Amino acid sequence: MAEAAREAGSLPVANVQALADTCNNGADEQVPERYLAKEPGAEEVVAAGDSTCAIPVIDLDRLVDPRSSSSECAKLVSACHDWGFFQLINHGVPEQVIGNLKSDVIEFSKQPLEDKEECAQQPGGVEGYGQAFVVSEDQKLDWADMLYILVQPTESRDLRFWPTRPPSFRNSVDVYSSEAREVGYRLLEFMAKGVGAEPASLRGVFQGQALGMRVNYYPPCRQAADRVLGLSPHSDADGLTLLLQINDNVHGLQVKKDGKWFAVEAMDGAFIVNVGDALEIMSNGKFTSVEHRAVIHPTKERTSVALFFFPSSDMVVGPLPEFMKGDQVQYRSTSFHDFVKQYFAEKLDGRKHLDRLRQLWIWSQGAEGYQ
Ligand SMILES: O=C(O)CCC(=O)C(=O)O
Ligand SMILES: [Fe+2]
Repeated sequence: MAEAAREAGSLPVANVQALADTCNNGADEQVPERYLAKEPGAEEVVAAGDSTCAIPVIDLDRLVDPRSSSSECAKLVSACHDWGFFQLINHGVPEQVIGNLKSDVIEFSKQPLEDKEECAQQPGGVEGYGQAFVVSEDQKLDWADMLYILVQPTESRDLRFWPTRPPSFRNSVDVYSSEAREVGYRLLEFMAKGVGAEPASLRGVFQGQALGMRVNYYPPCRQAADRVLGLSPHSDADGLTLLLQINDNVHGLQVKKDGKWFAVEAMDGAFIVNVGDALEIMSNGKFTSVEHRAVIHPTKERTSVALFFFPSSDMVVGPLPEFMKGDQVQYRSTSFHDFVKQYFAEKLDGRKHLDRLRQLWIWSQGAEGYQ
């Protein structure tokens, strides 16, 4: 992934935090048209709080405990299939490790723009501070700034893009990413086990591969919170994503299910975990990569930290034999490098790309006389 991600540069656009300061404080400042991406009320949103509509909660302690493991594994598998999302509690990453990351990330965003720009993205690259995935001049823009860095393994790090202020930032990210990586690996084992596959089959695909971290900073938008989007609808291209919401009680993530957006109320201290495109393919559709987006609060800022687990960029991503066990293949295999290129070309519409891979598989079978 490292190379593919590094090739997919983003066009430079204004810093949103600075723009938001102007728009939120100046009575006459209008939010530029390019950020008005959403028709209020055009799509149904199911509010958080109704527990029947909430994404499932999975307990890592229960996955590990032999007395509850199989029932929790079954719950995990249905969460990954039906929602593609769940919240993970009792994940074992020490509170202090999370607390240090949170305070350093908040400190970073409070610095003057010139200081943050010391880690600015370079033309043609995606790592660093800026905006991700701006691929055309007429594309609607997200109401967010991002800092994207490769965090694991240590050799993948490009320290030019790692903040030096606050001084503890680098250490906090180092410790957090190695702890959270272990949680991701364990989940991959239980996901495999839950569908009757060898636990190591999935872990082995991701172990030692690149882990990317993105800090998403969403400033408030007083004038047009219902018309801007913090992060446009997308699916994640990776295998698994572990998301940490930094501000308690400022929610913004919405997940698509049955044509509706479900607002997610992040539980304190929990990870929000989702299946990415590569894992949907590897699992032959047993797990689903689901569209999601982030909305904006009128008066409160919000920050989230996403950790992306990538397979090797030269891996040919296709349904894993361990996940097939007599099923029909559902997706055409593709190198992960090509997959990511296509993902950027589709402006992150991973679902479109996944559906095409399914279609390509069906056509290729048809050409060989398969019905
Ligand atoms: O901020 C959020 O809640 C969503 C972030 C996200 O989807 C991403 O970084 O890919
Ligand atoms: Fe995402």
